[in-house]
This record gives sequence, structure tokens and C-alpha cells, in this order.
Amino acid sequence: MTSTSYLLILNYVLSFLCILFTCYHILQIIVSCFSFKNSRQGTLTLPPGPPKWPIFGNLLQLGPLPHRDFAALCEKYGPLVYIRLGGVDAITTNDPDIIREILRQQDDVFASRPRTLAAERLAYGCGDVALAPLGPKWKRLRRICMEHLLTTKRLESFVSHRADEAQHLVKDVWAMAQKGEVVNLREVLGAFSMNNVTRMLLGKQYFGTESAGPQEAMEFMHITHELFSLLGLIYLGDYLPVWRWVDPFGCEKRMKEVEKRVDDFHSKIIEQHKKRRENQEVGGGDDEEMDFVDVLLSLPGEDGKEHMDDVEIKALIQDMIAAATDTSAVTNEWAMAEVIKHPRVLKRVQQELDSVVGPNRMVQEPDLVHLNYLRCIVRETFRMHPAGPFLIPHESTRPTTINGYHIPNKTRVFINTHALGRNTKIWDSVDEFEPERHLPADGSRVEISHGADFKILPFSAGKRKCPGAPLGVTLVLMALARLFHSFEWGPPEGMGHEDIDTMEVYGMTMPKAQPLIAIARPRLAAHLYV
Ligand code: HEM
Repeated sequence: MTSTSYLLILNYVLSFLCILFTCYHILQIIVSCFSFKNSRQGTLTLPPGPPKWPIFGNLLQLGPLPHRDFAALCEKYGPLVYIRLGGVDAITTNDPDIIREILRQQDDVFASRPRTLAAERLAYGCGDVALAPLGPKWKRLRRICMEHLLTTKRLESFVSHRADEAQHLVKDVWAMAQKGEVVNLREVLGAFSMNNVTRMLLGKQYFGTESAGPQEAMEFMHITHELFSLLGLIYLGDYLPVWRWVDPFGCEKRMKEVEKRVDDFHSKIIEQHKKRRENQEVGGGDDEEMDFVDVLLSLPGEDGKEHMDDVEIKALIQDMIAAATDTSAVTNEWAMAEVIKHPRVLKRVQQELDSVVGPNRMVQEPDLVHLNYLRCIVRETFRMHPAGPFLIPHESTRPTTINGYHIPNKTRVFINTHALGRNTKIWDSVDEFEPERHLPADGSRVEISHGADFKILPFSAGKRKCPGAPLGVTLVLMALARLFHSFEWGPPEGMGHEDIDTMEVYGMTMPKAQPLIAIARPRLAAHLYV
């Protein structure tokens, strides 16, 4: 074919695309006008919100930190704001009363999830717990988590693994301190969370001396990071279907690649576990010796099937890894950053640790309930730096009203936990890290999850609340207790405490923009670290 005919064909294709694009836009305008009219029910109107562009709605008003943009909208328009994201209705709030209304009073209406493209591709067609819409499938998988994986008994059976990992953590930091090296806290805390979770789930440790091997560890790390980054993306294709034809940044291509690699990885894990079962290397149904994959392989499937489907098992494993590792690692890094930035707080928590634990042993899990000031540090960290800037988006399953405003069916709900913790109507000195504000006057134990007032919401509430909260709290408290008890901490040479930056990046979780680097000096006898 000549180059002229190529050009001609290209010309035809482009013209065709232009016509289609224009028709689509006209249709969108008609549909959005129509749906706006329909969204008024009687005298009810939608909640207040910013003016919208045709087709794009408010998408163009969002920058790289959408939680801050949404917070600014709440500041301007009130506690409940309506936005339109392309063709999708959405609301956002940072107000405890409205959040209580959504997650408690109207939990039945708002407990579903939107079907995003990333969730379809990367969570086995939304076949997991965290991203599945409300329905019998979600209910069944969530029950499996609660009754077989995250029970107190099963979590207790991993207590020695967790103690092992806590010891690896201090040993690694101690080795760096001995060599005069700075500590990259993102790396050591990431390895701590990952090892704890993979030991429980997969029976493998991925970092450290008994690791599954450097190549497998790197592959695993890489896949998980890709997965997190894609799941956190506000992908325009979810809001403007026409975007998917073009996909200028190749997002969908990346999703397909990651989907395949993740699936290969999980298939391998399941195969290894099945082989072990065939060779009867799993303790004959002895609960104590079974990791989560073993447990899932031993459960009956749906509709009288002998076993659960492999796809269900993969979706659950992936959910647990994604939900458990990054959330606890990100929280720990923020807490360390704030405490190193505030030497007064470090001193006070060390006094508490010295009085509860003393200098002659390491912190153990039973100590954690007695460390009230440390618990305040964690609560204050969740106020200022919740693990995710929003809860995982919820979606309404029918039209309803909030505060007299009409909320259409399938409205996407962005509960802005970052802005809740910095809401000046409910908190003083919102930008100050002040753990003392959480100390109960009567000296009772500090509760780390939300509490009745809905002013902090680290693990959410209602049907979709985090089923892993007790484990998450333990991982966070344990890592911090060990690090504060075992070391003096300071910023790297040439930096002042106040220079530690606290800028965040947006994603499904909300890490510090820059990894936290610090200097550690041991404060206990050398034999306790090895
Ligand atoms: C510090 C640690 C953790 C934090 C801050 C955290 C926080 C959250 C939040 C905010 C949600 C969203 C709730 C909503 O959308 O309303 C969630 C959901 C979830 N979390 Fe956690 N989480 C943590 C650890 C864990 C752990 C250790 C596990 C399991 C091993 C876990 C499993 C899940 C699952 C399965 C969901 C989805 C629940 C559903 O949609 O039904 N999380 N978590």
C-alpha cells in the first residue's frame, strides 16, 4: 500500500473518531441535563456544590491532592457537597454528623462499592471483599474473613511470628546504627509489615535472613507496589468512558499487565500449597500450623462444592495483602516522622516505656494495653495522617436524602478522613501534633478506633468497617513501641527536627512524599538486640 493510501485511511479513521466523539459529547450534555432534572424530587434538591463544566463536571477542578481540593469545597459549600465527576454523581463530606448518618443510620443504603475499572481488572472482577459491591458474594467472603482468618484465636496463633518480626526490626536498625548508617524508615517498616502479613497469609517471610529469596522478594514487592498505585488512581476512564478509547497514558494496558503478573504469582502460591497438602506436609488440619492459604484451601465452596474456587482464594489473598501491609507501614512511618519532629513527645513516650517495660527486656504484646501515651500518639497520627485520605469509596444503592438534600441512586461517596481530622469546627490547633489531646481525664485506656463521636475514623464504621483493625493496631503499636523503647531518634546530620517534612502524596493510601530518613542510637544493652 502506498503512503498516500495510508494517509487516506488515517484521515477516514480520524474523521470517524471525531464524529463519534462529538456525538458522544452531545449525548452526554443531553443526558446530564435530563439527569439533573430527574435528580430533583419534589422540592428536594441536590446538596450544594461548585459549578460544573459540561461533560467533565468538576473533574477539571481536581489537582494531584484531591482530598485537599474536596476539603476546600466543604469549607466553601458546607459539610455535604455534591460534585459531578464526568457522568458520575458524587458527594463528599468531612463532618462527623454526616459521616454518622452515612455509615450508621443509612448504612444499608451506602454500604456498596462502585465498580471501577481498576477494581474489575485487579480484584478479580470485584470478586474480593474490599472492592465488591454489596451482595451475597461480598457477604460470604467477608464472613470467611471474620470466621476463619481474622479470629482472635487465629491471630493469637501467630503471636510468636509477630514477636520474631519485631525482633528482626530492632536487630536490623541496630545493625545500621552500629555501622553509623542512617535508617530508611520506609524500608524497614515496609519489610516489617510485609513479613508479618505474608507469614500469616502465605507462610513465607519475604525480607531478612530466612526470606523466600531475593528474586522472589523483589518480584513480590514490585507487583504489590504496582497494584497499590493502580488501585489508588482516579482513572478518567471511570468517569468519561470516551477516555478509554484513547487511554493516552496507557493505564488500561498497565492494568492488564499487572493483572496477569499478579494472577501468575497467586497461582504459583496456591499450587505450592496444594502440593504441600498432597504430600501431607500441613499439620493434618491442625489449626495452629496453617497459614491463611491453607485455611482457605480447607474450606468448602459455594453451593455444596467441595472446595472454594481458586479465583476466590486469589481474590481474598490479594485483598489481605493490599489491605494489611501498606496501611500499617504508612501509619508507622507517619508516627515516626511526627515523633522525631517533636522531641518532647519522644521523651514522654520513652518515659512511659521505661516505666512499663523497663530497660532489661524488649516490649511484648501484653505490654501494649498499658502504653496509654503511645496509644495517644497512634490516635493523633490517625487524626493528622489517616492511612488513606478517603475511606474506600462507598456507593448508594437507591435514592435517599441526607439533611433534606436528595442523593441519587449510585452516588459515589468520598468520606474525607484527612479533612475530618483537620476540621477546625471539631478540632483545635489542627496542624499541631499533640497526642495529649486524646488522654482521657479519668486515666482510662485510650481507644484507637473511631469512638462514638466519629471525629476520627481510622478503620471506618458500619458494614464496611475494617475487619483487620485489631491486627492493624497491634502491628502499629508493636513496631512503634519497639523502636521508641530501643533507640534514641534524631534527624540526619545537618538537619533540624523541625526540618522533617510532612507533605503527603495522594493514593489509595497516603504516604509521606519523601521517605523518612533518621539516625538511631541504641538505648538498651547490646545483648537485647540480637
Ligand atoms: C493500620 C492498619 C489498617 C488501617 C488503618 C485500615 C483501614 C481500613 C479502612 C479505612 C477501610 C475502609 C472502610 C470503608 O470503606 O468504610 C478498610 C477496609 C478493609 N480492611 Fe483495613 N486497615 C488496616 C489493616 C487491615 C488489616 C491488617 C487487614 C486484614 C488482614 C485489613 C483488611 C481490610 C478489608 C478486607 C477491608 C474491606 C472491608 C469491606 O469492604 O468489607 N485491614 N481498612
